[in-house]
Amino acid sequence: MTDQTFPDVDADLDADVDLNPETEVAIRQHLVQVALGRAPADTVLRVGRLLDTGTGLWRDNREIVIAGKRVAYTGPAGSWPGTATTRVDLPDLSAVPGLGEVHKHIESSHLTPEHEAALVIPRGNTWTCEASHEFSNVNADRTLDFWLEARRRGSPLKIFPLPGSAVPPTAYEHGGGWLGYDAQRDFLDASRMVAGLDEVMDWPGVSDPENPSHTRLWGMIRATLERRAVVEGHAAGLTDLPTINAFSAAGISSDHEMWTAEEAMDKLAAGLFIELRIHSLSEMVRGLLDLGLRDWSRVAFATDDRSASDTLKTGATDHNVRTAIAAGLAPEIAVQCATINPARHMRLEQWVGLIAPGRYADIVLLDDLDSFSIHQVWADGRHVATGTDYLIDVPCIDWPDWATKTINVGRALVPGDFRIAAPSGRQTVTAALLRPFHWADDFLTMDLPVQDGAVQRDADRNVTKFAVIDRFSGQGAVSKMFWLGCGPRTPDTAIACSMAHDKHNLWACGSSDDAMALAANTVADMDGGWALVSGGRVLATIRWEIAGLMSARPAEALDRDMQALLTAAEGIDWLYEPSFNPRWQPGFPERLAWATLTCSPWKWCLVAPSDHAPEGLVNVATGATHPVVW
Ligand code: HPA
Ligand SMILES: [Mn+2]
Repeated sequence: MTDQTFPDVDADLDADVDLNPETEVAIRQHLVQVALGRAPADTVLRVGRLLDTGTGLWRDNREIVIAGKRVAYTGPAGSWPGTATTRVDLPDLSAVPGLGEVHKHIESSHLTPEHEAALVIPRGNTWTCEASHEFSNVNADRTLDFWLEARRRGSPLKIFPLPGSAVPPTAYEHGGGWLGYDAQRDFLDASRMVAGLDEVMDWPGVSDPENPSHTRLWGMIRATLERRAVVEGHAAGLTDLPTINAFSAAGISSDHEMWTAEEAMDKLAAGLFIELRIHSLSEMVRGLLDLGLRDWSRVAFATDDRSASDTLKTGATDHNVRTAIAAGLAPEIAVQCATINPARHMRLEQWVGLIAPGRYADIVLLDDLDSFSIHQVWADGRHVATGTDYLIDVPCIDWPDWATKTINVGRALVPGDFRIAAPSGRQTVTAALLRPFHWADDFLTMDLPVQDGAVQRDADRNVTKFAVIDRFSGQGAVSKMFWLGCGPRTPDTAIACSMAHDKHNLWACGSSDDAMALAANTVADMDGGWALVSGGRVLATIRWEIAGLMSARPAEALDRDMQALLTAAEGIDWLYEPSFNPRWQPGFPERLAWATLTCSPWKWCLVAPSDHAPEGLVNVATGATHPVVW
């Protein structure tokens, strides 16, 4: 071989965190020389077999040649003509690509990105499309700074941010982030890690030109389509064919909210990419198989939301794959649904989704396929996990105030903030009531007693009080009303939390105004999280100091606090009534943090006070408002 000089590779091959063109070209020029055997590789990894996700076929006795963080070559063992620093032989293991999340809110792990990596990479998840409306609703301007920082410090989890379309979730929610055309254009131009636009959920806003969110939403869609990026969707309750077709015609490319296989088939036929979530995954897989789905390339699995505690218990993306295999999906197809299918959909297949040249050397090594048992994981070309042990250091990030000081109630709350006054001279009033996941066109009503001019709860009829506290403006505004079937029956007890999907104000629910004030103040004083109080005492807290949604600590430490809260909650008598959502269960109302959603198919909601809705009760589909008592 002649002594040739190679094209200058003058970029820092490790500076690929933004996939910027200079670095990307330099990396690929280098990979060309390695693949041809003209430049040395770092590692040659030999495996018993490798799943080619492009064909769905296993290739026996393969070698994977790694240079830097990328794959330079794959082929039969011994076929690469070059030399390498290190050789690793794993003849008993099966290699599949690093698993990807097409739609996940990492915020719902309640871990910051560097600790999320330590939790999910050992479970096979090496890349994640981050659906960022949660963090963006708290601090929109810092969306990319937050999601890319850990990678910039060497974390091997590739996070592809999708800034939130639901920022704000509806035109009737204020404070915190606000995103429109300019912001989305700037995000997409700032980093090639930005894959598109997070789930478009406000269908009334998209489809009704009179809706106050119409211009903002179409501005974000336009900025995304102009740059050939991906518009993700959320089409809960949109099941009739005209609406499904209109949803797809809008350029919204996916849905993860299907409830039946028939609905999924209709949405596939309308050109939507379908993303199956764990709580219905088994039935959906069986249903789609029964309906004869032959091409699964437009199907992926979406975690959407999974707490660190649940991930420690059941698994991460590997749990999704395992569940699909157990439901009868061929293991190879199940792996494709968590690798190349989402990668293609998100236009990322040049970097992830398959073990092939140019892509990141993210490799999951299985010791058993049917149970999807992971022996070890490689990411960015390094062996980073064995079993569930994460082998590399977690970057220590000293998150600045823009991430840690996001609870701005502006004052200490007092019991009077939660008092609901009756019109003068009344012994009873009619009250509007909601209950968790109340998707009906009308709110409920009930006559409630008045005492000392204040409308009273009625535990005997499962009626408690629920409040949303503005945590962004510093005005300390509080909206409150009566809810049915949730919260503590135990006297003088309350629960409060700074995760209130999707606007993430502060919510509190309790059997006394004193307890609600104590719980809400406790959450505000610790920069966010959960507080359970009773009899004037704080029984348990979980601190989420980052955006009031996450914590910068290991999953195991966070889980210990979660278990302590659940244990304390066992000592409380909780109200319960079945709701519109089959996932609403008796006991500690953890899912109350989801009951403040305002996306489709919600109608009447309680939001923080605004000029439009001073008491906070608003129909987010029509903009109608109503007093909470009359
Ligand atoms: N996850 C997170 N945010 C959401 C969801 C969800 O499932 N639905 C509406 N907003
Ligand atoms: Mn979602």
